[in-house]
Amino acid sequence: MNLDSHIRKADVFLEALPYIQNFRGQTFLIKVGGSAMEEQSLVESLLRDIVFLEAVGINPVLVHGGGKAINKAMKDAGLEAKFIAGMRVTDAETISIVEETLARVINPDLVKRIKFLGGRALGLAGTSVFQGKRMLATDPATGEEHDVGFVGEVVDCNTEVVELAVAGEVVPVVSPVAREVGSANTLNVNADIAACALAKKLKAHKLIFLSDVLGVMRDPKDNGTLIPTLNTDFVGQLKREGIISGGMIPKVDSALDALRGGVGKVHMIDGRIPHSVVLEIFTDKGIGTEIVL
Ligand SMILES: Nc1ncnc2c1ncn2[C@@H]1O[C@H](COP(=O)(O)OP(=O)(O)O)[C@@H](O)[C@H]1O
Ligand SMILES: CC(=O)N[C@@H](CCC(=O)OP(=O)(O)O)C(=O)O
Repeated sequence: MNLDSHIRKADVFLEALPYIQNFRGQTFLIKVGGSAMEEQSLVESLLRDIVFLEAVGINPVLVHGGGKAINKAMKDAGLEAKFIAGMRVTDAETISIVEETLARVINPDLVKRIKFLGGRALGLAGTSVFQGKRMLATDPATGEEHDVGFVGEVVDCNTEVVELAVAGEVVPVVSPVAREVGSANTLNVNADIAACALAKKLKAHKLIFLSDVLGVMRDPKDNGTLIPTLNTDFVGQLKREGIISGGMIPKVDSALDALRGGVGKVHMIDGRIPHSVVLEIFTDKGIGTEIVL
């Protein structure tokens, strides 16, 4: 046995102590995008981080996306996926594919895997948590508004079951759909918007978006320079210039909305880096892009 290497391991482990002491009892809303769920070993590393957080007394709440899996299911059904400003154009056929993919494939799979890792988890359909109303998608360059069908924004969240789960040391795993206020319709909600609404309602200490990029980039196509900190004015400028586009638009908008709504901190990190959540939470420097007001 090499005693030195064991002691080094213990040192590394104990570096987390002040963070654990600081964050115990606080809620961390983690949004995992479909683009960070492509590689199974990375999903496992993320879920292991989440089980670890729960085990040390931090309260992780997971909101998942599934855009890529929905694209595939649409393709299998002979439908073409179309997005405007990061929002899926969602007709009646599409919303049933969205619901089916989230409720039957992605959500139960995440719950099962958390349990397999020794954690406890509760899968929740967003329709039992989010109340929504229809929204239009706004083109960031022209300001033009587009009808995108059964797509909603969140007007309120029913957090009773989520809070009961958290109190019982169970990780809530929530899908991004809402019940339309005043009807029985299901609305498709961009998962960043759903995560933001829930983080605000739960007064989360931190909201973390995991995606398939290092953070917000100056030249995303080139995997160019990472922007470590981004504020409201800079977000506006980068959106107008088209540097922030597509799926990054609802992410930055939700990040700012969450901060205005009282969420303590918002970070965008790279789900392709194993254990990125633990690295972000238990190190001083953190990784990815921090959004500030
Ligand atoms: N400035 C930018 N920096 C980083 N990514 C960007 C930027 N502008 C657009 N994107 C795109 O946003 C994508 C992330 O959004 P999205 O595909 O919806 O992911 P998720 O499934 O995680 O929500 C990136 O893969 C990238 O293609
Ligand atoms: C309205 C809208 O766009 N809804 C999203 C919901 C899933 C999602 O947001 O998934 P990601 O986090 O993987 O992008 C969609 O249909 O793709």
